[in-house]
Amino acid sequence: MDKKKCTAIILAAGQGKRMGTKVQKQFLNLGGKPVLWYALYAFENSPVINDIILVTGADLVEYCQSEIVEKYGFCKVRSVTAGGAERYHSVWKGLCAMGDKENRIVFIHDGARPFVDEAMIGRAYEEASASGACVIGMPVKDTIKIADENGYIASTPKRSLVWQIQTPQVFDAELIVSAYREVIEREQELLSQGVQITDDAMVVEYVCEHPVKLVQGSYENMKLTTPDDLEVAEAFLQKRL
Ligand SMILES: Nc1ccn([C@@H]2O[C@H](COP(=O)(O)OP(=O)(O)OP(=O)(O)O)[C@@H](O)[C@H]2O)c(=O)n1
Ligand SMILES: C[C@](O)(CO)[C@H](O)COP(=O)(O)O
Repeated sequence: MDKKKCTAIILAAGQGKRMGTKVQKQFLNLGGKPVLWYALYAFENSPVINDIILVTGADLVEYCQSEIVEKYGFCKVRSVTAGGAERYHSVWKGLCAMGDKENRIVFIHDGARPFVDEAMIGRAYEEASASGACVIGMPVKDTIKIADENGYIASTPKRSLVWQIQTPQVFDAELIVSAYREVIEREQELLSQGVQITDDAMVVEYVCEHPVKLVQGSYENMKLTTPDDLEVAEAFLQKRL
């Protein structure tokens, strides 16, 4: 069977409120390059990826075009697009910028997750080509408790079945566009039910029965979220050099 075309949507439109820095975390310096550079580099150099859509803040589109895409020569970036208020709005903007969905696979990846690598991208491609939907993640190492509303333990899930979820999250393009379209149309109803949409697999889980396979990532495939993550990322980077 012919290889499907692969588009990577790299998300860099967040405000980084939990990081609390003046410069958004995806543009902070990590080993002499912006954090965002690392994810772009991995997808640019992956043989399975055909093109990249970079989603950033409306006021940062020109900056990203000149200071990231052109400066570092990321030739696969075909569009720098303005994102939205929440992560899922930014994903939707990226999907709308993608165009032709037929025979295509979409990789959705956090620009604040620098240590994605070629092997991971390859594993996700194989799985998404076969089954249409997968997310990268790792089995948890700690015991996990589900709390009740009052802060007491309500239950303890079987640890071997609990995974921490990372990105990329990878889907057949027609499947993810139609799932996102429905969620965006039903947004007010979902919000009024208290639903928080924090990843892409959830969007598929909400609107259709399509199974989403878990594919092994790595414990180093961390997202920069709070200030202490910067030190951890520096340490991981040193290991790679
Ligand atoms: N409206 C948004 C929100 C998030 N993201 C991106 O989605 C990824 C994961 O989101 P998260 O860690 O939550 O980033 P922020 O929203 O920036 O962080 P915070 O919630 O602390 O403000 C990041 O690469 C971020 O830039 C985005 O493109 N658009
Ligand atoms: C998509 C994600 O990176 C998977 O771990 C994560 O859910 C992003 O959500 P956050 O709540 O904004 O950190």
